[in-house]
Amino acid sequence: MLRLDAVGQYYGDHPVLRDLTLTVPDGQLLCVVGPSGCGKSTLLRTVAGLLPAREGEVTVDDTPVTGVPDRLAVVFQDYGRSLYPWLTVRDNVALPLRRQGLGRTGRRAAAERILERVGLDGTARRHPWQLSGGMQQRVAIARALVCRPSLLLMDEPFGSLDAQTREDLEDLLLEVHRTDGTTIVFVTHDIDESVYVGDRVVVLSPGPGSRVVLDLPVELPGKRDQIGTRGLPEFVALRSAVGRAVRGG
Ligand SMILES: Nc1ncnc2c1ncn2[C@@H]1O[C@H](COP(=O)(O)OP(=O)(O)OP(=O)(O)O)[C@@H](O)[C@H]1O
Repeated sequence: MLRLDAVGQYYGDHPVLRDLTLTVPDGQLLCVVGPSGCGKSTLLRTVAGLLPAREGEVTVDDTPVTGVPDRLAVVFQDYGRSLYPWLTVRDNVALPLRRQGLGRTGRRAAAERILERVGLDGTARRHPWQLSGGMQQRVAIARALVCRPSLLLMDEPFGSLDAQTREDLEDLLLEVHRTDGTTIVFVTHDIDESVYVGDRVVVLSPGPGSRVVLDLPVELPGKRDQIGTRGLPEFVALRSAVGRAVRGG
């Protein structure tokens, strides 16, 4: 379980997050939305242990976060910069396994299995720059999943992709979440996306000193699909509630 208890975060004297308390149960896919600059990325950096909480405490499974937690993976928007261009796709994906002491053959086999899972079989020997943006982001997702993280942080991961690719990757994320039960904190600007992928949506207020202004469970009937789910009256009502909260209504 991830817990933020009265977390305050600053850059110098500039307050970004104030008194932020949030509990994310195991296996939940939590979406965080809010106006630009309100501190969503700062929140993720704090959870990732990259930025120590100035006030309050962050814990993962009751252990205070004082550095990067074990079994944590992060996917950023900027896939172009997160992959190593001189490594093959397979070696990019296998990289985190080095720390686990797995031999080269084992690492490559694990990378190929996960590449197949994200729909990238046949690309193992290519280099990231030989792939489309959507495929590169799939590589970044594969690399995040290869160590079977218990906590996955995603910062606007589909923000720079075209609409069709974005929908495909949203569905891939839902499939991974359903199968692995990974706890996911997913930051997005896109209100529709937050309701489509989330089990729960949290809206942050505009800064400085953002706090949670809406905490909404997403209860939608049936298995989600891009056309049917987005047309449901329940979906439209949730989207309106999140939209109003983001706009301060
Ligand atoms: N390294 C930094 N040093 C100083 N100020 C920063 C730094 N990173 C972010 N900020 C400021 O902190 C505030 C929150 O930034 P953050 O990137 O967390 O917001 P965000 O909600 O993720 O924004 P966006 O939605 O535009 O990506 C902003 O005012 C930003 O200018």
